[in-house]
Amino acid sequence: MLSPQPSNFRARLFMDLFSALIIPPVVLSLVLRLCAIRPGRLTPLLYLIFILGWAISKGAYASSKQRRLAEQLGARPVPCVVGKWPGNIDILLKMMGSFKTSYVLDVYLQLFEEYQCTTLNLRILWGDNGARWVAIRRVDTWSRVTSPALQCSRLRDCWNQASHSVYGFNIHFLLMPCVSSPEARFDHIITMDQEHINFVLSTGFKHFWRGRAQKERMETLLGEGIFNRDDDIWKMHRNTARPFFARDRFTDFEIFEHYTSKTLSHLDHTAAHDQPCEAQDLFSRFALDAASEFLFGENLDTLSASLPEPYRTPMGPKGSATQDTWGDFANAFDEAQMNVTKRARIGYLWPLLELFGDRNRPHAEVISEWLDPLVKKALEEKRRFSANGGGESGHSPAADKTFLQHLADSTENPIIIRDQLLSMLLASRDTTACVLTFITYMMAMHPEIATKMRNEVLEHCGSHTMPTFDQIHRLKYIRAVIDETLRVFPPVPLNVRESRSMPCLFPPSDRTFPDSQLQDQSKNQPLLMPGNTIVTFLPLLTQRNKALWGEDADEFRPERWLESETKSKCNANFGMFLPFSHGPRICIGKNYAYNEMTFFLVRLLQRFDRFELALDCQPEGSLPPREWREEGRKGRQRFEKVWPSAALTLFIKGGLWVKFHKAEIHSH
Ligand code: HEM
Repeated sequence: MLSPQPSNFRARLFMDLFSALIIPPVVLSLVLRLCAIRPGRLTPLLYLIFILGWAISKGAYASSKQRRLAEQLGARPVPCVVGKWPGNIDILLKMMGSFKTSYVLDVYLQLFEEYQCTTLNLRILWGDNGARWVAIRRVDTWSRVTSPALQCSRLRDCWNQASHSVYGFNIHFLLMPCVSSPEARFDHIITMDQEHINFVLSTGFKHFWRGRAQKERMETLLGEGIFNRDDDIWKMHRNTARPFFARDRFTDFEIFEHYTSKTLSHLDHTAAHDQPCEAQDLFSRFALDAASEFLFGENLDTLSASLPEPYRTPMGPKGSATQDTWGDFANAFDEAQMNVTKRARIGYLWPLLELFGDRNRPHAEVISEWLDPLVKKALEEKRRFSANGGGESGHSPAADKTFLQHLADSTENPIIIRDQLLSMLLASRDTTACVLTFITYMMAMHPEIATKMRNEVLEHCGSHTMPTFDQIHRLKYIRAVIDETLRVFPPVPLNVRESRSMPCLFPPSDRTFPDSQLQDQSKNQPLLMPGNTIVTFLPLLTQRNKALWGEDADEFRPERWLESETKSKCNANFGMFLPFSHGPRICIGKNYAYNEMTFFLVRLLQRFDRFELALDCQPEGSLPPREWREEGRKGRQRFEKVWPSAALTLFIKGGLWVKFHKAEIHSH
């Protein structure tokens, strides 16, 4: 049984800085002494230049090593961003500035367009080569169960040899900076290339894991949950969860009906008073309450707590910030996600900003206060039942058990259970709410689409009755709207993996930029993906790529999903449409989500027929900046009325205030 590893990011940072800022001066001072040179007043300058030169030459050495390796393998290195300042610091600063004001993921798109390629190496700040040694120590326990590849690697052997304690002090700490090799974590690859994304997620799955850097960022929030683990723990979570998402569990829509009806009664109320409602917040509550009942048999009952009020409720970290205990939970959940995103943007130096405290710790504590009672109850039930001679948890037969009870049967560790609960809530709340929010936004922007959807609902399901499984599966246009929303606004717009210790080869690029300067021969070459390297992939950009989707890729056009060409293209190129990911880690909740979203839309459209954006209610600072409309701007930013933004999932900044108008219902 694993106990959670405390996030040791400060020690890792210390070693990185030690390696970058202390070793070079020590070497220089030895050289100066040996040569009996006294630079006098120039000493500080000399040391500064030496530190910089050390970093640059390590980078140059790693580059040339990579080029040689690529040549040997008949590949080419991933093209590199070339900034004006050493370590591409200017690029980092520009990106950090742009993240605040630019359209979602536009920062990356601009780089791809500038370099005319779909996979790029950012190579910022010479990487964090010291990190892996500390990280190996920290993941030592993880790796016993999580990373067979790491276990048998050269790094691991070095580690074992070096792990002897001298006078109670681990010699490893002394060795780390001296032996770290410059190629480790030197690069950061970004890609919107459908071939490369498909390789990372599916065909080359074994070469990647979620990785150390991501675990470090997410440890306090997601801990031992499925999104933060690899190999054996991940498999254990997946095997426990999978049976709950089998197709035959969704034929009965009682749970969806219960929470849909609660949600719609809020909308009835606001419609009766001609008031707008904050749809993103409401849909998050709906998704959370339904998932908590489905998975844990417990209703978190967030739909009963107070809702955001127009013009009054301030902006929270993502959407609205309501001021009650549910609000505290939602804010903690959102704040922690925003902080994880910030850490990812800053890169391996993020602990510098959190030297005196892990900013996610207080949020994790608020979240635990909500989840711990559930965990405690499940474990107590299990113990009570075993004490009565009943075997595992107190609910038989096995088919009737909730996911939480199954989890409690598989482990006694409350932290693993709590972390997995949180992962499931995150997986089900923010994604489903995101799709329903953007569909509402699109129905408001394109009333003709809403009318078409409603007509289909009335034709197949009538205007009152609860739809059956068969009926909702006949709604082709609604499905097309959902898929188009998942394409244009994927709830997971970007994602991260790390290559394991051995380098591997990306297949040739997807030819999005056929006019690039490369020789024809190079275009067909694979690309070298270095070992221990972060790769950020960007499904939102792939799914809006004109080379794959045609000139109207930025437009919201559900009809494309009714054309047979689209489906056959997607079936032939899995990488071009990946809202639920692909390969061994494909979303477990895909069917649940399609059923839930379709069910909800049917019930919504039976009662409401017009959706009107209430932009005047959007909190200050949440509307798109004026420069998005400037001449020469590309993509959707020119016509977006709200501000799509990305943390771990996509959301609308400040939420989405909408007036829902009731349809006149004629009884038949
Ligand atoms: C529209 C709704 C949804 C979308 C777009 C979506 C998307 C995704 C994506 C992209 C991943 C891969 C994440 C990664 O590998 O880093 C994922 C994984 C996962 N999703 Fe979903 N999801 C949705 C709904 C749900 C729901 C409702 C549940 C459960 C109630 C769920 C449970 C999971 C789980 C447990 C994983 C982890 C799988 C693994 O790592 O093996 N998802 N989802």
